[in-house]
Amino acid sequence: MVSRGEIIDGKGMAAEIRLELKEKTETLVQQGVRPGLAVVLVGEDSASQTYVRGKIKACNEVGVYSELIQLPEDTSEKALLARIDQLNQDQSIHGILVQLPLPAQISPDRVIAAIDPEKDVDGFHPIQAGRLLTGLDAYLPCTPHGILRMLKRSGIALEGKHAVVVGRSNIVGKPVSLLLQRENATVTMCHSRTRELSSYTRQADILVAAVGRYHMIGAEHVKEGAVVIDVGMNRSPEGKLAGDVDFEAVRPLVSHITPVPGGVGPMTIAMLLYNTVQSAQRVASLT
Ligand SMILES: Nc1nc(=O)c2c([nH]1)NC[C@@H]1CN(c3ccc(C(=O)N[C@@H](CCC(=O)O)C(=O)O)cc3)C=[N+]21
Repeated sequence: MVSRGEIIDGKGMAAEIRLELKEKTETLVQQGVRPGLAVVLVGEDSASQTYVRGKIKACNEVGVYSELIQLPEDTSEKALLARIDQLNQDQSIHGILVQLPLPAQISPDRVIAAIDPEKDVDGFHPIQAGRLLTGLDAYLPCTPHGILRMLKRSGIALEGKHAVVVGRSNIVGKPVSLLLQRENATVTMCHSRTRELSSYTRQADILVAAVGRYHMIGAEHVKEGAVVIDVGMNRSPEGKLAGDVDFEAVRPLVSHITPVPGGVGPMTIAMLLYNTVQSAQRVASLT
């Protein structure tokens, strides 16, 4: 394979997907169902506020109804669970997203479990995670789903390839490894306690970095001609948004690489809308 450092344009692909979803949404509206997403934000975290704004903006663009529910930092778990129950009952809402992380007095596990699994457009509920694990139809977690879409749209074949995933979170590492296996890749999982990390990552045809540490992956971690997917959302010492991969050092060695910003992030939001439209489609087909 020729190494050419091609940048995978997540931002552009996400815009294309939003256009497709806009058409689907218009059809659903004609059938009497406007897809609706509730985004719940507890507290004042400034990064969370930025991400949530991006989600609402994308809803507006696609024609999806959105409701932003902002609750104070000192909201009790009980109050949040009661609000989720209202949203579970609300016919105008097809997707519920509770922005993570939550303040310390609230258990994210209990909150996720309280969301109606049919409205869990994040794909975080144990029912959805179990469906994915066992190969049933499920809402796919947005970041892993976005990664698979980017690989497909870039024409990257996965069958028989060695994919190495660095990071084992429920949100990214674990589900992306399942999706890659489903596409017949051979998957190796690495994490913070892995010894000799580069001895694994250097074997990767597809390297997924989902650690959350600035410049964790450098030139010494990649094989020539590899495909590198950067899931990191960190701040550089200069305060700029940056991934887990040292982009400038790695790009010349690899065949494809995703940038931060403009890579995985916009695709995550596009897949959130995709799941919300799917949820509305399910409701429309029942009526
Ligand atoms: N329940 C829940 N679901 C989530 O999906 C979820 C969450 N909680 N908590 C936080 C993380 C983070 N996340 C991002 C999504 C898009 C961008 C994104 O679009 N980033 C732009 C840049 C945005 C900027 O300029 O700051 C980019 O990469 O180009 C970033 C981060 C979703 N998350």
